[in-house]
Amino acid sequence: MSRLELKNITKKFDNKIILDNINLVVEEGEMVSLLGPSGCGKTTTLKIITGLIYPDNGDVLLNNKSVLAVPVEKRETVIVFQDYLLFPHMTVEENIGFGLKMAKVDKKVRDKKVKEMINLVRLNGHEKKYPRELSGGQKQRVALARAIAVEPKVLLLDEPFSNLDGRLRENMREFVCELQKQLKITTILVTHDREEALMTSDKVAVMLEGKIRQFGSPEEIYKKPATKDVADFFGEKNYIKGTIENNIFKSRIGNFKTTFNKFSKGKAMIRPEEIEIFSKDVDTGLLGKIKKKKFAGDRMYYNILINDVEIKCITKFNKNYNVGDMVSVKIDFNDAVFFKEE
Ligand SMILES: Nc1ncnc2c1ncn2[C@@H]1O[C@H](COP(=O)(O)OP(=O)(O)OP(=O)(O)O)[C@@H](O)[C@H]1O
Repeated sequence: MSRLELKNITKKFDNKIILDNINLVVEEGEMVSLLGPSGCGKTTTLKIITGLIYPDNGDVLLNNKSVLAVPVEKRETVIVFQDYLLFPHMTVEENIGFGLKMAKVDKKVRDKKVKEMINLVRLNGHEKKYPRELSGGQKQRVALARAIAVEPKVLLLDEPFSNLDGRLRENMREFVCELQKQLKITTILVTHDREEALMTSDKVAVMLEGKIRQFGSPEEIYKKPATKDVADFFGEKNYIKGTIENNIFKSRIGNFKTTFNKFSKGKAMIRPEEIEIFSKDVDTGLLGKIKKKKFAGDRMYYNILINDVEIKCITKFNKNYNVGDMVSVKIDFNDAVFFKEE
């Protein structure tokens, strides 16, 4: 177990800044997601942590000590890549024991550890199989077992679920989370999947264009995005233009009370699931007309016009209104995030 810290990490490739002053702390036993779109620098960050790439500036600290001078094989940080990189000519148990063999661990100790790992990742009965005889989920468990077998201080998972589909993806996600909590291993999970980051992690670092734009709990990141970029990255939202004076948000859809009073002009961001709709005889003080509706199984998506302003709203499937219906709308601006006009 270990505390990992990245301090002012900068990296350029071909004179282009890829990582721009990255600061990040992963406390002992924590699971942190590094979340961002393709090409924002996530894998490069992991490679710098393990020593596969050297940063141009900054430092990597393990338990408050710089490890930049420690070579890859001695750094005690391991990456599990998305394509698993198993050795095709080795069996499951040989793959899992590979790191221990390289570290010249005694055969008896090694065999015991491999057995322990096979049990841990539930691969009993598959010990003598070759990677080509395994399913995607099984291959991933071999890769995970191989990484954990060497008892690394830090586990780095690079898009570990991206090659898996649907149910298997969810099962593996849950499995990895439970394993991480059981072993209390300091872990960074790289992903571009927002829901995955929110569901699996103690904290989420949102990375955009080589910078960490926000670092916080999943709830903070989702509900209180620090910048518009972060808010935009997290899917559906409404921006409502307006001004704030004496804790009143004034907009084209009406005036609302808010605890916020820090800007005069800007936009309020409200998530569609935070907007409630009722039949028009319920008095919320705000009426709207259903412009569009989409059925999505367990949810309904509505676009509602309030004084010509289009508002997106997500409700439970049983709130069934028709296009053209007038509905009462409830928006709590105390839940809103306000962004100043740039
Ligand atoms: N060795 C390299 N030489 C030159 N450019 C590189 C090198 N490695 C990465 N890059 C560039 O750095 C940028 C960040 O790459 P990186 O692999 O870290 O992104 P990522 O966020 O992990 O993306 P993805 O989710 O697609 O894997 C990309 O524009 C990539 O082309």
